[in-house]
Amino acid sequence: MYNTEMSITWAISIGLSTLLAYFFKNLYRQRMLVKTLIKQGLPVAPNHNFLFGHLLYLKRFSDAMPKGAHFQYMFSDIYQESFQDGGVFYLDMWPLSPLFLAVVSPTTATSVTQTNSKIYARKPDLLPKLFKPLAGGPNLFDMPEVEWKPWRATFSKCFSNEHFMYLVPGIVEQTLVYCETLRRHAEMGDTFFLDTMTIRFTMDIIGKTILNSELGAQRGYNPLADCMISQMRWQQPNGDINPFSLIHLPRFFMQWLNGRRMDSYIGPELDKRFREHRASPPDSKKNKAIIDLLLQAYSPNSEATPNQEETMDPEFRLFAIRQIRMFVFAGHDSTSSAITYCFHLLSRHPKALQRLRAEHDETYGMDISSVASKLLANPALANGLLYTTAVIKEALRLFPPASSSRQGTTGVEITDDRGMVCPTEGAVVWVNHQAMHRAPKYWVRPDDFLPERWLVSPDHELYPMKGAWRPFENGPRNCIGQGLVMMELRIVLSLTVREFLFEDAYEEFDARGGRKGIKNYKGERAFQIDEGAAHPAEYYPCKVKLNV
Ligand code: HEM
Repeated sequence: MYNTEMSITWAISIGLSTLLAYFFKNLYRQRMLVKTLIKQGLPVAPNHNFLFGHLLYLKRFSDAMPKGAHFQYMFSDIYQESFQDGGVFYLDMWPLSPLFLAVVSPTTATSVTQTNSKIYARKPDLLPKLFKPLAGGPNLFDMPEVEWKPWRATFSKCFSNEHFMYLVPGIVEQTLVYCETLRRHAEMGDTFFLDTMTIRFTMDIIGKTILNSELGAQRGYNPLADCMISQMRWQQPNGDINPFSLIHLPRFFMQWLNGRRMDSYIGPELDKRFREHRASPPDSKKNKAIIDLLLQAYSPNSEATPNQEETMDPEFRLFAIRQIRMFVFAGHDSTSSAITYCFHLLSRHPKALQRLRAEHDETYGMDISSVASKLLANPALANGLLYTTAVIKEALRLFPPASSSRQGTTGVEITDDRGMVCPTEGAVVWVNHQAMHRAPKYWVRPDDFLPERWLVSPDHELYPMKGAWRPFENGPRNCIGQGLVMMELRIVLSLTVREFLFEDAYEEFDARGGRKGIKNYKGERAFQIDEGAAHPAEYYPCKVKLNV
């Protein structure tokens, strides 16, 4: 008995010592790497500490921010405080995350995502872990370059301008449901969470685009929509810089359960469509929903006769489910945030709202109830809305819902605005859209909402600098859905801004015990939080009135 206890104690001691030795070896290696970068005079964030890296330094920034604010703001503040000249800097948060190499300079960002072929398609090694709960496994967003390329080409067919015209009726139909709900809120005069409501709306739109089916998320429960929404709520906020998300049992369980439920929804839908495709191949011109493209790619030259029983290869079936889950996530999440911020900014800028409405009066006529039928008759009508497009671009500049990152590697170096050459090996190279879009070095009046900057001629001081606006990122791995987003937003604004007036209800929310402590980031109460995409804090409590 005594001997057994001794053996267990020894085994635990040896195990712990090995773990500690492993930890300290990696700590030493990581910190020495950063020390070398400092010695070479490279742009490393100040106050680096051998034990804590930059974690103590970061605390100063995070303490000055509202709880839960998106971690991109910390990087933005560090940039503003110390790195405006070069626009690139290293930050060491090990063991919370790998070394970060933050890029704020548009010129450097262009080299990372557009011109350097050794890195432009190389997603970070940590990305699959972050995406696993959402997609269930490897997907277009996080795939290595070789597998990604042919699939990108396949899925691009869903995102051609020609195909968008087939999507317009579905978008209009769902926007009318969204308007009905807004009207009900206007009648009741209640406070509701606009972002939460908008998430269900964009979920319905993406259901059409991806599955070519009605999810009905705006009207009630849908297993796919609700499990995906729950999955995002269960995501560890700021997970990119926090590995402890894995050590949270309820989260682990809920994400596993949601994943199973989503798979159980998509799987049978896929099987049904597969049988339909086998029985009579659909018109490939019109049927370009992601699910159809997957099935067309699966057996384009199959010799099976139409009525022959055939089942899908289980491996391909799983692959297809993962792609669909990823598209459902990527296709609704950022878009809902963009819509909410458009309404937020317009509520704060009555002159811009007035000009927007005037453009819609001119394009659609004064009868607002006829907009839907006009769009259905001529789906391209919204494309001519120049000021509307400028409003959307400006909202995406001020509140970019996403950002972009690549895996640094041996032999790949990037150059900052001062000409400093920075090695990327072992680092996550992170193009921080939020910091770039608000940088005084690249934008005139960066914090002001000025849609007109998108309409002025190149000699005007407001004319945007080339490459400094990248909410969808640029380069071969840019956002595949950006054309759809712009069209969706133009249609949504066309059907709403002349009928409704939004007003945020943060004051009421806070008075009822909502948020304690620091409430604003740089004076903005609707600051961004990390929840999948960057969403407005507390999901934007607001009231809506009819514009009578
Ligand atoms: C306002 C809305 C949106 C924003 C701001 C946004 C932004 C982004 C960004 C920044 C990336 C990363 C690009 C890179 O790393 O180079 C991305 C990738 C991606 N987005 Fe979007 N996105 C939006 C909406 C959509 C929609 C509606 C869809 C699909 C229907 C979509 C599908 C994707 C996919 C599949 C990728 C990965 C592309 C690849 O690696 O080839 N996104 N998006």
